[in-house]
Amino acid sequence: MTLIEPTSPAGEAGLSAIRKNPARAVAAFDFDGTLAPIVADPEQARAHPGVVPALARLAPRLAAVVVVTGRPAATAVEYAGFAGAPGLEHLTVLGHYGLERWDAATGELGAPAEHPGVAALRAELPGLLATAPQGVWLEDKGRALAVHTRRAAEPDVALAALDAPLRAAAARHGLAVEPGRMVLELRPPGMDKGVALTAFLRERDAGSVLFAGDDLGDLAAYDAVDALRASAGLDALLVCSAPTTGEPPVRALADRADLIVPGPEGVVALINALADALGA
Ligand SMILES: O=P(O)(O)OC[C@H]1O[C@H](O[C@H]2O[C@H](CO)[C@@H](O)[C@H](O)[C@H]2O)[C@H](O)[C@@H](O)[C@@H]1O
Repeated sequence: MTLIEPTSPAGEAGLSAIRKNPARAVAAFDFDGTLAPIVADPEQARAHPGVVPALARLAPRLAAVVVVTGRPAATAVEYAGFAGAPGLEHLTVLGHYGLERWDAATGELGAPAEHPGVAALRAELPGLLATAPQGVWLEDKGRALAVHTRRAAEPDVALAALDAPLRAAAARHGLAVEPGRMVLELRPPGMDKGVALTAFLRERDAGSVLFAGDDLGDLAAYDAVDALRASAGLDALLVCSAPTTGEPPVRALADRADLIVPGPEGVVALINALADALGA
């Protein structure tokens, strides 16, 4: 059996609260890099095969399980195989950093109207990327546009070169820039994983939370959890899913985590260990 061993007193308190009162605990997970291994082509990303069975064991023991992702909610649902999965009848997926919401209980997808800046930028981007290095790829996510450099010969160099022009273009159209692993995403402002997770925890009257993430976009959720620890006495276990691609972990996340696990495989082991501890 895998042991769960937080490296901080706050993390130990978080784990203890989840174990003592699972009916008031929420488990929240990022998708790419946390539930799904990082791959070169975002369209080929799929959840680790152990994710659905592990979450199906854990979910019935907790107040809620939620996936908080930069992906469109429907994409995360499809790539994870969540729809209709036994045991996950009450799963929620908050997509586009919380702009979208999918509930397994109803199968419905809720989302606001598209930000007009996205359509304007969509028209402009091909020109802007015409001189970008080979391998730079535009992911059209509908409500947001993500420029990926992972498949360029020098991904970091390409990302650095694109940073200023993409930030200027985003500003022209009232969009925010979300940096991530070899990606710069241009998306509507005003929502992030911290805002989304805080609202969800309030909705479920959570007494404790486990949040697992791997990338810069997850820092907002870390910030929100830390703020709730300080202001509302929320007990929490912050987990960092460390990359298994050879890339360094996001230091700002790893330095603040109560527990670091080796990628999606480690996250699956953690979920199963928690399920074991809760008698699932
Ligand atoms: O919030 P997340 O669930 O972590 O989504 C963030 C972004 O993830 C995806 O990009 C990342 O994963 C790709 C597939 O493994 C990888 O090729 C890329 O380098 C990573 O940045 C996704 O494509 C983006 O739309 C998400 O915003």
